[in-house]
Amino acid sequence: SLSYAIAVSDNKAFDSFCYKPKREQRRVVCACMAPPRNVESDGFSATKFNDTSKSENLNTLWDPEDDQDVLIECRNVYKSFGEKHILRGVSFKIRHGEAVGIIGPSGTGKSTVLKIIAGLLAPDKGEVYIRGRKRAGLISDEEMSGLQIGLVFQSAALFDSLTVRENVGFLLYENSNMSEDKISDIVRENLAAVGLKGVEDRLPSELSGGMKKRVALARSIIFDTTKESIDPELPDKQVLLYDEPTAGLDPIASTVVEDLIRSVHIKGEDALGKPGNIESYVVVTHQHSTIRRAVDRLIFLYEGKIVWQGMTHEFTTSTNPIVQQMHLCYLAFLVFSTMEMIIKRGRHYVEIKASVEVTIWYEAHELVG
Ligand SMILES: Nc1ncnc2c1ncn2[C@@H]1O[C@H](COP(=O)(O)OP(=O)(O)OP(=O)(O)O)[C@@H](O)[C@H]1O
Repeated sequence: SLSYAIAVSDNKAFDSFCYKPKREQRRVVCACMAPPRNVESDGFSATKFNDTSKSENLNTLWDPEDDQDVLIECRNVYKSFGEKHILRGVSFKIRHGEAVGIIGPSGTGKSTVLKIIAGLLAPDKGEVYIRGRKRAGLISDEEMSGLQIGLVFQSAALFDSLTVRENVGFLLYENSNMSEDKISDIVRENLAAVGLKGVEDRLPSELSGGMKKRVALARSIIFDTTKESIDPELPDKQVLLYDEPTAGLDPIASTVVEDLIRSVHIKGEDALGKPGNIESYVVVTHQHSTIRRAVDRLIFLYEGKIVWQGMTHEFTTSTNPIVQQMHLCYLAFLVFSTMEMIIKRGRHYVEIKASVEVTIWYEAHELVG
């Protein structure tokens, strides 16, 4: 059987996924076979920026022999666009249950990594393994099962002419044999899971920016329960990739989305109190709050290479100069955006943000001495 995942695209790539009637449309499929049990591994080969990053290399954090729980692996991936060499040997693994952030300066290839993982772009060199099986070509070339990969891009990328119900249930309306009533029920449940009620008949233009992001999230966690896994012992798993999910939101709306990302994870609990279905997720972000709230482990991309990776709390204490610089930038950005909000919203906002700011200033002080 097949597993399908809608890759919800950003505006740049949106045209290629424009809604077309069923059958005419090119299906975006993420489908991967259950893996062989004994996947060969070369361990975690993070590119070291300099000697100081050695102690922070994840080689020390887990046993490279134990790869049973690896869902996605990029091995020595290269990608260029014309003369621009964007990714230059990127290797990492995403394991069962992980919440991983990819950070780094603009244009360093973070979104490109997500698109390669999702199978929307093929690497020029290097391999992508999905549950231990090497992916050949793009997502739509494969007809296998095992992992649903959903992609939630920066803009919510909802279909403007479709209602919230049609947007959220899109995958099921197009690809499943479920009745309309059943799909409606699932849509209502998924919207409730992200804290939205009674918006099914609205058009995207009738929603706020934060609500649109929630609808996009509800769409990405929809699951076709009528499809069976090829291997009952290895049931299909869901991984979500978020590209800047909090971009454009104010700090409070960002917090809501960050908590939702956590809540649909298997370690979380959704708005209905049920554990989420998302096995692991990867978040590309520029926002410090998203790093702090929604991510456990960080991968730092710089000039097309991984220069540092470690647990989120280690980010603040890293001795790697590039990481320190980046950390300071995040803090400065946060302080300025907070000041901007204070000016816009007045004293009430100051009270809400006071404790957050104290932490920021404390961290900045620690960092620069
Ligand atoms: N399809 C494409 N064709 C040509 N160039 C591309 C394409 N996709 C990305 N690029 C270029 O590759 C570089 C990396 O893009 P990418 O979006 O991956 O960076 P990023 O790290 O996510 O940046 P940001 O943080 O600003 O979103 C950019 O210079 C971008 O212009």
